Amino acid sequence: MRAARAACPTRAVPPPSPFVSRLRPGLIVASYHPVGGEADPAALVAAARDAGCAMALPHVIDRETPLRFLQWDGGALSAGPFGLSQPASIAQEVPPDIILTPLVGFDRRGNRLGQGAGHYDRAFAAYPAAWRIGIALSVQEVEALTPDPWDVPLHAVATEKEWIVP
Ligand SMILES: Nc1nc2c(c(=O)[nH]1)N(C=O)[C@@H](CNc1ccc(C(=O)N[C@@H](CCC(=O)O)C(=O)O)cc1)CN2
Ligand SMILES: Nc1ncnc2c1ncn2[C@@H]1O[C@H](COP(=O)(O)OP(=O)(O)OP(=O)(O)O)[C@@H](O)[C@H]1O
Repeated sequence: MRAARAACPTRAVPPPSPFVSRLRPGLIVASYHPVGGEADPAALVAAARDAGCAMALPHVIDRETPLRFLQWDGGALSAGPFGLSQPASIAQEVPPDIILTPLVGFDRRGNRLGQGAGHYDRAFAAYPAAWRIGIALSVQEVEALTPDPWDVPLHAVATEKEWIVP
């Protein structure tokens, strides 16, 4: 799935109208800085900023430690583990209302295959009221993923082609 993603010439995902219509000033939207051919959420970030939302990015230390969402004003990022770029660890931790979620694979039922460290499943459990939006390239769709007991499904998936609601 990582190879299929990296081979795809498209990267940008346009902001879907159901996403834009949900944005309100002061909402906290967690995004991510794409790596390794991941779908690029930049246009959704721009829409959220235009709507007056505050942005956050994930910060990780290692596979075991839960990720934290740290405030991000759009400024420079620091090098993190796994080749990630993330806010400095001293940035303020904020509770997200919307989580734009990277993924390796997804299905139409909202199941998500991630990097295998459980960072997002643990974050979804910590913020159960947040709106969980997968950001993907259409080549990342698979017929069906078999969820594990701890897997928390996505509310929707945005790709370069469509908005998928289970
Ligand atoms: N852009 C982005 N940021 C993100 C994630 C993500 O998937 N994408 N995460 C999602 O949870 C968290 C970081 N979690 C990660 C957990 C494990 C590995 C990892 O084990 N990578 C492997 C293989 C990398 C590769 O082959 O490309 C490694 O480094 O060995 C990477 C990220 C938070 N930030
Ligand atoms: N809510 C949770 N509390 C504690 N451990 C969890 C929780 N959710 C997942 N895990 C652990 O995380 C591990 C990896 O989960 P999984 O393979 O589903 O990760 P993933 O969703 O693919 O990865 P990621 O979210 O990092 O991109 C599992 O072994 C599981 O025990």
